[in-house]
Amino acid sequence: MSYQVILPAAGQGKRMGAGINKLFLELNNMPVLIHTLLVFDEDKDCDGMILAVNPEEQDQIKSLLDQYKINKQVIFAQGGAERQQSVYNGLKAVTNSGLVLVHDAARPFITKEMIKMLTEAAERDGAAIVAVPVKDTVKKVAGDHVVETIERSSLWAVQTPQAFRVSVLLEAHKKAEMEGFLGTDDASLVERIPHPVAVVPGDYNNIKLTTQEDLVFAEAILKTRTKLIEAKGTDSS
Ligand SMILES: Nc1ccn([C@@H]2O[C@H](COP(=O)(O)OP(=O)(O)OP(=O)(O)O)[C@@H](O)[C@H]2O)c(=O)n1
Ligand SMILES: C[C@](O)(CO)[C@H](O)COP(=O)(O)O
Repeated sequence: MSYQVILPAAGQGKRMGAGINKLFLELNNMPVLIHTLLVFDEDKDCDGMILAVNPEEQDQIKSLLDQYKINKQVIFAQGGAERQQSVYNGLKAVTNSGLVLVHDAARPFITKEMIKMLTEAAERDGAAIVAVPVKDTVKKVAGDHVVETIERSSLWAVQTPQAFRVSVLLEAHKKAEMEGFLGTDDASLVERIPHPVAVVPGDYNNIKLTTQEDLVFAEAILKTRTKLIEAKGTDSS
């Protein structure tokens, strides 16, 4: 099913500590932002992208879109002080009435297969997210002592993209704004409507570039993918 995608891209990258918006950092000689946009640019179901940006970075981003020949329509929205506000500003620029995806511009390893599974679930249920089961033992800590160990079997680490019927996400953001609720993802706003949210399997490689060590993982993921593509190319069977 076709969709528009909102990409919050207006962060500061404070935890990355690179002194610039981390989306301009390069992986394999190409900015992180372009790695992410290319996946949507090449997805036939994507009707267009809405980029929430820092106004002072908009011209630099426009030049990158030209340089890397991004073909699909890109609409710019103004970034907000928090990610949630950036998404809400993007949502106000949506022109479709069907499905909208929200995807962190800082997650460059999303795949078309994952998007497909997600949009099918969102079409069916109105809201869907990708997530992976938590692998670590998780404990609640107060100060420097353990309060309790949380039962792990029902814990999932949530990623983006997240997909919603446009009307559902609009209702969720309006309610959150009215009630002063700030969540760390969009599904948490939808849960508060309340509205059910389906979960589809994500990928442990779908990392968000947050801190310096993530760049090392990112280079390794890229290398592995390149090797896999090369191996497929030389496979004569
Ligand atoms: N006010 C904000 C904050 C974040 N984002 C975007 O939301 C995504 C996830 O945010 P995060 O990883 O927290 O990015 P930063 O805010 O850049 O990082 P930090 O919190 O370390 O400053 C990123 O694509 C980021 O550009 C945004 O559009 N507007
Ligand atoms: C939306 C998100 O990607 C879910 O994991 C994440 O919450 C975004 O940013 P955060 O500031 O690192 O929580």
